[in-house]
Amino acid sequence: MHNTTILTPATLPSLARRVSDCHKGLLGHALIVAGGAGMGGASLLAAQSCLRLGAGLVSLATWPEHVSASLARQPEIMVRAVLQAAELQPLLVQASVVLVGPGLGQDDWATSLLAAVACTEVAQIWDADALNLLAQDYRRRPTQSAWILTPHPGEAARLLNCSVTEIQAQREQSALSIAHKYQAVVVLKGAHTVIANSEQRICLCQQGHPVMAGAGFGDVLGGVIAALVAQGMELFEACCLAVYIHAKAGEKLAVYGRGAAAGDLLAPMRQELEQLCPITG
Ligand SMILES: NC(=O)C1=CN([C@@H]2O[C@H](COP(=O)(O)OP(=O)(O)OC[C@H]3O[C@@H](n4cnc5c(N)ncnc54)[C@H](OP(=O)(O)O)[C@@H]3O)[C@@H](O)[C@H]2O)[C@@H](O)CC1
Ligand SMILES: Nc1ncnc2c1ncn2[C@@H]1O[C@H](COP(=O)(O)OP(=O)(O)O)[C@@H](O)[C@H]1O
Repeated sequence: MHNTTILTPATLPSLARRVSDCHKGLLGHALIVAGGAGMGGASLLAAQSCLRLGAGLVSLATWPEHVSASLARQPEIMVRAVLQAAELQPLLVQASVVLVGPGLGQDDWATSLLAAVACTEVAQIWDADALNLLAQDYRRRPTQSAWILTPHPGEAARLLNCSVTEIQAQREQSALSIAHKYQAVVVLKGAHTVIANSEQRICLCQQGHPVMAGAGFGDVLGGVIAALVAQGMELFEACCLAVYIHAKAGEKLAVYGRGAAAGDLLAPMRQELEQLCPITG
C-alpha cells in the first residue's frame, strides 16, 4: 500500500535561496542532448526552459542543422553540433545533470548518443525518444547513475508493454510499476501528473489545464526538472516542484484560451517559482 501526497504550497519541497556572493558555478551545468533532424524545436524548448528556471550554465548537444537557429533565439545557451557520440564525451564530463530525449529520434545517431549518456555517472532525465529506445531494449538503461523517467501515457504504455487505456485506468499504480521496473523516479504526465519512486513514494499534482495539450509542453517540463536538479535539489523533490510550477503556469495561460504555445510557459513559470521559493531574503 502507498499513501499519496497531494502537491500544495504546504507539501512542496523548496529550492534553496541564493547566497549574496552566489555565482553561476554554484548553480549547476545542465547538458541537454536532444533534437534530431527535423526536431530542433523540442531541443530548444528544453534548453530554454532549463536556462530560464535558473540553471547556472546550459549546454545543448544537437543535430548540426539546429545550431544557428538555437543560438539566434537564445545566445546564453552553449549550443554544440554533435555528429558522433565521441563528441559528447567532453560535454558529459562538465555536466552536473543531463536531459536526454526531446525530439532525439530513434535512428543510429540517437541510439549512439543515448548509449554515451547511459555510461556516465551523472544524474540523468530520460524523456520522449530516450524512453521509446529504452522500451525497445531494457539494456539501454544507465547502470551507474540516478535517473528520472518522464513518460506521457503513450510512452508509459511502451515502457510497461501494455495499452494507454490500461495506464490511464490506474495512473498511480502505473507510475509505481515503472519506477519499480526501472528503479527510477517517474513522472507520469497528463492531466493530474503522478510522481513516484521505487520506494513506493507517490505525489499527485491536481493543477494543470487542457490548454497544455499541445506540442512541446513536455519538452519544457524536462528542461525545468533539469534546472532544479542542476541547482541542487534531490531528484524526487525537483520533479514535484517542476511539475507544480509547470502546471500552475499552464493554468495562467488558460485565461487566453486555445492556441497556447509551450514557450509561453517560460515567464509564468518563473513567476510561480519566485512566489514559492524567492531567490533571496
Ligand atoms: N517542436 C518539436 O520539435 C516537437 C517535437 N516533439 C518530439 O516528437 C517526438 C514524438 O513524440 P510524440 O509525443 O508526439 O509522439 P508519441 O510518443 O508517439 O506519443 C503520442 C501518443 O501517445 C499517447 N499520449 C500522449 N499523451 C497522452 C495523454 N495525455 N493521454 C493519453 N494518451 C497520450 C497517445 O496515444 P493514443 O491515445 O493515440 O493511443 C498519442 O497518440 C518526440 O521526440 C518528441 O520530443 C514533440 O515534443 C512535439 C514538439
Ligand atoms: N489535459 C491536460 N491537463 C493537464 N496537463 C496536461 C494536459 N495535457 C497535457 N498536459 C501536460 O503537458 C505536457 C505534455 O507533455 P508531452 O505529452 O510529453 O508533450 P510533448 O512531447 O509535445 O512535449 C505534460 O507535462 C502534461 O502533463
